[in-house]
This record gives sequence, C-alpha cells and structure tokens, in this order.
Amino acid sequence: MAKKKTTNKTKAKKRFSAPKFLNDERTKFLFGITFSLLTIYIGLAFVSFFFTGGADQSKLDIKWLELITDSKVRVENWTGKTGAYISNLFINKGFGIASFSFLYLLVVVSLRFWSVKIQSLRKTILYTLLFSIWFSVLMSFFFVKSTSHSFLFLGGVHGFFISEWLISLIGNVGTLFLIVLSLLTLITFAFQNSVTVIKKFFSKKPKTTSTDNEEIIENKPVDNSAEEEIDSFNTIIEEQVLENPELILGTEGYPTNEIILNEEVPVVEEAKSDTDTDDLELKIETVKISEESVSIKHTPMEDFDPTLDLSNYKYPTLDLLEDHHLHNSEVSKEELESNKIKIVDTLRNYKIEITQIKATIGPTVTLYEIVPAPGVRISKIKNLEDDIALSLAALGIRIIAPIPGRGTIGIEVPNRTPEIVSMKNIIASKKFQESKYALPVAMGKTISNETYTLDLAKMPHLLVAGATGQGKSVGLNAIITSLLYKKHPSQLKFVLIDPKKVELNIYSTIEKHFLAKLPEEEEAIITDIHKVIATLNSLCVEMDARYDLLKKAHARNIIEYNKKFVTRKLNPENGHRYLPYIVVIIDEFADLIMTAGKEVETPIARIAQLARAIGIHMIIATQRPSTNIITGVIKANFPARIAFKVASMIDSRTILDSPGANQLIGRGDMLISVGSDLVRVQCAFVDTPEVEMLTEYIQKQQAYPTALMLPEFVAETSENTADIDLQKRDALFEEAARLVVGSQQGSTSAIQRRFSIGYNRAGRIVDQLEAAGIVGPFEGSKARQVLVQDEYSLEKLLSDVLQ
Ligand SMILES: Nc1ncnc2c1ncn2[C@@H]1O[C@H](COP(=O)(O)OP(=O)(O)OP(=O)(O)O)[C@@H](O)[C@H]1O
Repeated sequence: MAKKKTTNKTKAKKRFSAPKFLNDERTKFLFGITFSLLTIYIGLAFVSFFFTGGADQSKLDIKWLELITDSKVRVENWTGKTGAYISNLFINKGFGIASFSFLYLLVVVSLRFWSVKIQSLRKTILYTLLFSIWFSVLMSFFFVKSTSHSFLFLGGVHGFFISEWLISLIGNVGTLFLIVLSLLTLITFAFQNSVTVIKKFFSKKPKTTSTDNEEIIENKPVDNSAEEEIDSFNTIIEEQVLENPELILGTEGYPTNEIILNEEVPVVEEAKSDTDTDDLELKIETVKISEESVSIKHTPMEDFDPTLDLSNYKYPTLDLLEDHHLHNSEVSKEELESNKIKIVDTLRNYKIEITQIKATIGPTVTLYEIVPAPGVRISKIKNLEDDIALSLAALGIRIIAPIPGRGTIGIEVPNRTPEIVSMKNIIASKKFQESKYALPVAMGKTISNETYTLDLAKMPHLLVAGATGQGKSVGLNAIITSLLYKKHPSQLKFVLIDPKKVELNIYSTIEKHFLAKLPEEEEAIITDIHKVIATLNSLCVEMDARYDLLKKAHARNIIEYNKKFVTRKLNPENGHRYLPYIVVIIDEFADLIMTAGKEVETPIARIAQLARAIGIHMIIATQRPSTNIITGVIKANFPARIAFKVASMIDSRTILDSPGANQLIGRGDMLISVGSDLVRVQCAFVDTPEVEMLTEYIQKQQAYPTALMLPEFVAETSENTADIDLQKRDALFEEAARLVVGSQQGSTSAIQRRFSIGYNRAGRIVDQLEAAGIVGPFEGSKARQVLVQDEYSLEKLLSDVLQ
C-alpha cells in the first residue's frame, strides 16, 4: 500500500516537472529576454491606453481579424494595433486598471528565467487573479458613475457587471462590507503574520519601544509594588554613597519584570546590604545577559544546492513556541539577604570568617561566592555542605570549592521559586541564531543567565542521565527542537530509538522530512529491540560507506566532503552524494543494554569511536546511570555528558566522574560536562503541545517521498551456508537468481523490491543463492559479488541444483 502511494506521488511529481529543454541555460536566457520584452511591451500598451484609448475606441470595436488584416486601419496606441487590442481587452473588457497586476505576474515569470525567485509561481498567479477580481469590483463600485461618460472603465466590464449584480443583490452597504471582508480575507491568507499585526495594531500600546536591533519578546505589566521597593532601595543606596564614596553601587541589580533580548553585554552591578545583624556587605552581582532576538535567516547555498529538492521548505517560526516566563517571579532582596545571613552565621558557628560575599542570581539557583579569611582551610567549608543546607532549609545546595579561575568558593542555593526558561527565548537569542555551529543545540541558561549552546558535531556524542521525572525528556526535546529550527531536511536526519514507545513518537509525523529508517520498515521510530540491533548495524554499514566515499574524495571529514560535493568537484555518477548529518537518539538506553547487552553495545561503541568525522552523532539517555549500563567502553567514547538530578552520589560519579548531580533540584536543573568544564545550566523548557505545533508545521510542508533509507544490514546468520538445504529452497529462488544474474547485482533490497517481499525472506533467498554459488559472501556495505556471469551458465547451474 505504502509503496503504491509512493509511486503514485513520484508519478505525480514527474508529471509536473518542467520539460528538459527548459533547464537548458540557453533556452532559459532566450525565454528570459522574451518575457522581459513582452512585459515592457504590454506595460507600454497599458500606459498608452490611458492617453490614446479614446481616439482608438471606434477602431477597436471592429472584429480582431479585420483589425489586424486591414493595414488602412491605424491606431494611436504607441504599441500599435496589437497593443491597443490587448489593453482594451484587459482594461476595458476585463479588469480595468487592476489589469496592471498582470504585469507583476509577467515580471515574476521573467525573473524565473533569470533564476531569480521572488515568489512561488502558483501563488503569484492565484494572488494576481484574486487581486484583479477584487480591485475591479472596488473600482466599479466607487467610480462607475463618475466615469460613465469616459471611454475608460476603471473596473472593466468584469467589475461593472459584478458590482451591479452585487448592488442589486445586497445593496450598496452590503457590497461595501463584502469588498472590505474579501480584502481582509485576501490579506490574511496572503501574509503569514497579518493576524498578529492586525491584533497588535488593535491591542494596547506596547510598554517599551524597540530599536532596530532589539525586539521585546514579552511585555509583562510592571508590578508597582516592585517599583516602589526598588525606589526605596535606591534612596538607601544613594545615602550610603554619600557616606562612603568608594563604594561602587548599582541600583538595577534586580531583575526587572520584562525580558528584553539584548546583545550579551555582562553588566556587573553591586549593592550594599543594609542589615543590622552583620556588617559584612553582600554584593549582588546580576549578570544581565539578555539576548538580542534576531530574525531567523537562512542563506541559500551556492553551486549545487542540496536544499533544492525542498526549496520551498520554510524553517519553523518562533510563534510556534510559547513563552513560559510569564509565570516567573524574581528573587527578592529579602531572600538574598536572609540567605546571606544564614550562610555567614553557619560558617561563623564553625569559626570560619569570610571577608567578602557576592551573589549572582541565576534562573534556578543563586550563586553566593565567598572569600574566606586568610588561613581558612577550603576542605573545612566543603565539609559544611549539609550544615549550610540544614540552616537554609533548602535542598540542592552545592558547594564549589574553589571556583576554578575565580579565587572564591561558591555556594549554590536554589531560589525559592525557580524560573522557567522558555525554549522560545533561547531559540530567539542572538547567540543561538548567529551560531556558526554545524549542529547547534541550545540547552538553556547558565547561572549567569547566559544562553548555553553547544555544537553536537564537536561533542561528538552525548550521554544524558537523570532519575525519572527530572527533565530528561524535555532535555531531549530541547535538543531536537533546536536542531529542527536550524537545519534543512536535506542537511539532517534523525534516527530515533525509543523502547518506551511514547517519548519520541511525537516526531513520527516528520518522518519524510527529518527521519531515517531501515528499508521496508513501516515505522521510522524504532521501538523493537531486534530492529534496534539491525538499525545500529545498518548505521555501521552507512559509516563504512561514508568512510569509503571520503577516502575516494580525499576529504578528511564530512564538512570537507560536502564542500567538495556542493562545488561540484565530486561526480554523483561515481557514487558520491550529499551527506546529511545523522543524529541517533536513544532513549532508555538502560532497557536496551539489559535486553540486548553486547549486541547493542558493540555497534554503539563502534559508531561512537569512528563516526565523528562522517557526521553520525549519538545521544543516549538513561534513567539508570549505573556502571553495568554505562560501561567503561561507553564512557570512554562519550566525553560530553549531561546529568539531570540523579538519586545518589554514586550515580553522579558514574555519569560525571564527580559528585554534584545528586544535589540538583530537578525540573530541568542540570550539569553539563564537556571536556574539563562542568557547567550548571537550567534546561530550556519546551512542552509537548509546542513540539506538536512544530512538527505539524513541518509536516504540512512538501516532503521527500520517503524517510532517508539506511543501508540494508544482513545479519550474519549463525546458519552456515553449507548447512542450507537447497531442496527446501524458496519458491522465488529461481526468479531471484535470474534477477540477480540479469542485473549482475547481488542485493537483498533489490530482491525485496522486485518481489515485494519482507526483509527476512529476501535475506533467506540471498543465503540460498550464496549456497548455490550464484552470489558471493556478505561483504558489509558492498553488494555481494555475482559469481555467475550469464544466463546460459545460470540455467545450467539451476538445472544441476534442481535435480
Ligand atoms: N526545563 C524544565 N523547566 C521546567 N520544568 C521542567 C523542565 N524539565 C522538566 N520539567 C518538569 O518536570 C516534568 C518531568 O519532566 P520529564 O518528562 O522531562 O522527565 P523525565 O526525566 O523524562 O522522566 P521519565 O524518565 O520518567 O520520562 C515535566 O512535566 C515538567 O513539568
């Protein structure tokens, strides 16, 4: 069934493809010139009609044949009788001055021949027609009386009749309403953002103006009480400045209610505390990293353009995602002060004096950086983790002693109400939009409110662990979402493995755009363990094949290879093809290891070791980061790791090689370890309905006929070919043998396709062909060698076998 559909589609596609001669550069050039001149000619004729139409009117009333054959008939129109006839036909007998819109259509067609595409042809024709109809009715409705004595019908005959009919039907008011309504309908469908613009226009005044480079994602009403609080705080600080002129103070250290995406310029602001309980000042450092929201730009490629097959593909827009930060509340000054006092007091109880304390407010945690008095042992503070946690009555306190490169000790204290970091803001951030990464992933925000992005291509593989319900699935969705926002379907394919069956199923709708699967598989999302093994092995075959291609092309990695291919230095006839990145995502890796053990571990380790250069990257996620799941082999090959909250310190050590993940607070709070860096990041939140909107947006667009087909993998059967009993051969054995010898190709997939049979049966037939000496043994990514050269030898061999 599926196959039939596909072939029908392909046929349909073929029917509409342009004739070959139109692709010839010379034909295009000539057509381009012809259409351009035609546009100018008709344009002149139309313009001239306004000046000469009156004089020509009587001559244009005779029959067309008479008009052109009788050379005595002369017209005033600058473009002669043809021009006069065409303009009369379009303007007076057709759509009036709306006929000028047909010139736009001609311009679009001419530019097409010059390889300049400003709009799709279908849309241009549709909109031109609709506009002409609408405008001619409008013109007739308003001007029919004022121009009744002129030779010129501003709305043309078409407009005249329709407007007269409408007026008789629904009266003047009804016709006017209909004209306005049809205009709005036209605008709504012609321009994607029209509804938002109209809504904005009618909505209340925006709170802040935006400049060219700044766009405010969300305007939240300002809470007056917060303003008052800041005002009174400012007064205190001003007084203190007078008393102590050396103190550098800032008054804008507290987050404002609005989220403005600006350029990332860290603004360090400090404020002096006004507490009686302690004279130690608390410097509050708010690194205001806000991101400039930039419009999503995607420049087309030169030379060979791999995106050409789906050249109309539109990258997802930001409005598909939601703003979750509306529910966020900020960390109050009281909260900061009380935490500071508790930290200082607890340390003092253990006779630890500190000379300075500074707070940096992050989305989920606030980092208190302390400088201990000289002579205090760092390990002593480190050991007080539990005591500080007790005194602050907070979970998830983490002590970083010392903070590398800063000469301070960090105490991370969770905020009373953690902030939700919206995926929308992270995707809109300048840092992500302008990243030049091959596979850019926007993960969330760091403690200093910076957008945290990483390049999956450089990782080159990622291990994700976290106890259940701590944000792993949201994290995987964030990774996939960021890639979908940045990559064209021709550049990236996902292989999704989901033993839980429900987590990644949401992406099944974009199969033909972004997924890869085994040939003849119904579902692209792999849930069955046997298919997981076949898929991983098939990826190994693809990996070997890609290495062969790289070798042939003298390229060291996929970037060099694709560059050569795009600049047409590699001939597709020699097997070269544009190589999309393949991102393999395995959810619930523990399940796989428990059920299949070495069978999955071996191909995963192979891919992890070798696939970096050829663009296959893996992300494996697990709930149980125990050593029997994340084995030494896996760990050694997955240098980049993400840990959400885990149950124990041992789990944290297994995943990160250090404790810390057990002290996270959950809900997307995570530690990312890349190389020697360990960064605490609040994962961006993307909800399932948002992902659904995104996949629906992609799914609605033109797609490839199928998902990307991975190479077939024929499992090395334990059955020795010598044991195969050819007397019990398959019913299709002879036909398959003739097919293989006829085409001189020993491929299982060819047999599958030709006889419309399953993969397993085709595999068995190939084994029997090998046993009969018709094809050679399995050779990995290469097709099997055909050992029988011609049909005569085959018939002879078959008659021997059949006896
Ligand atoms: N980044 C985040 N920001 C805010 N809330 C989050 C975030 N990530 C997860 N959550 C909250 O935690 C809940 C559980 O998250 P998620 O489904 O990702 O957990 P999980 O680790 O995948 O669980 P499981 O392993 O059982 O599938 C979400 O429904 C959401 O409410």
